[in-house]
Amino acid sequence: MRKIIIGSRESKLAVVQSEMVKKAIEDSHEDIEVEIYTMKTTGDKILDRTLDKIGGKGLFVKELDKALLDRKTDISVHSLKDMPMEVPKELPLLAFSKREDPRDVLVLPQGVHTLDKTKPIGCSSLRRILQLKELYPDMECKSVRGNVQTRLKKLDSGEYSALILAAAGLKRLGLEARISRYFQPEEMIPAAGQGILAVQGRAGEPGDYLKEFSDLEGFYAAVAERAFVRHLDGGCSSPVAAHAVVREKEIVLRGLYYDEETGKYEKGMITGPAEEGETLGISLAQKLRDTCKNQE
Ligand SMILES: NCc1[nH]cc(CCC(=O)O)c1CC(=O)O
Repeated sequence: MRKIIIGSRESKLAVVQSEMVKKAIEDSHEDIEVEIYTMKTTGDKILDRTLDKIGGKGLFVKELDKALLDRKTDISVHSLKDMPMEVPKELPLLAFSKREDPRDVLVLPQGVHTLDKTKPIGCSSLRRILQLKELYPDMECKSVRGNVQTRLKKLDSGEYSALILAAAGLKRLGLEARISRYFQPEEMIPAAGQGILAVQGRAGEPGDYLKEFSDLEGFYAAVAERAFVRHLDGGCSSPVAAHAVVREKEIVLRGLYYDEETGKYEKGMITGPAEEGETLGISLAQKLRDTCKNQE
């Protein structure tokens, strides 16, 4: 029996996602046994500050990267949207999943059916805050950190009027019933990679056992969305958004670019062959940046 060890964050969502990968591998390979090894990351430990103040996405992957390098694990399973745009070349992304629902959603406190305008909406990412202002111009936003369960607890205790979360996480946790409004990707462009799982491994170990898990459309979308964000250097704190839809051999990529100097932002769209996601992502990034700069 060959054994593969998956490194995972220890939140319930992370474990559920790792179990999905474990199942896909074991269902397609009778001779492989998969074990999940969980750990707390710095991003999970520091909950009193917003992510952009403490160093961004990297904080969720550092400990998992170290376990891979130390050979304590063979692969790491991540939500692609939590992955930095540049991954170390010794630890490449080996596979991308089929995409779960990519939309952001509104969640109300348990038993509540209307939005209480006297309380803020819980939402920490600048990407969501910026786009929410258009949808609910008279609502305040207030930061909320912690894993999905922690955030829902804070919501239900009455601190917030609502939360904005990713549909994907709620659905994977069996909490779909808590969703009260879906935002279409055009009205709230999701984060690059939202809804896609990424499997990271060690260079030189191709992970042939991930073939059945891998999804080509997920891969095309990931490449285009991440090229857009990378080109804008949308590190962790800038509210860039990117969402690609792949149909047949075509890709439709939407993006949002925010200019930190002027506070202006621009949304746009580009279409082209699915294999050219990298080039399309870069073209859209350049176009939106030029439009923003030319308005000055
Ligand atoms: N930022 C945390 C995070 N990372 C991935 C997901 C959801 C699952 C996904 O996008 O695949 C979430 C929760 C959320 O934003 O609501």
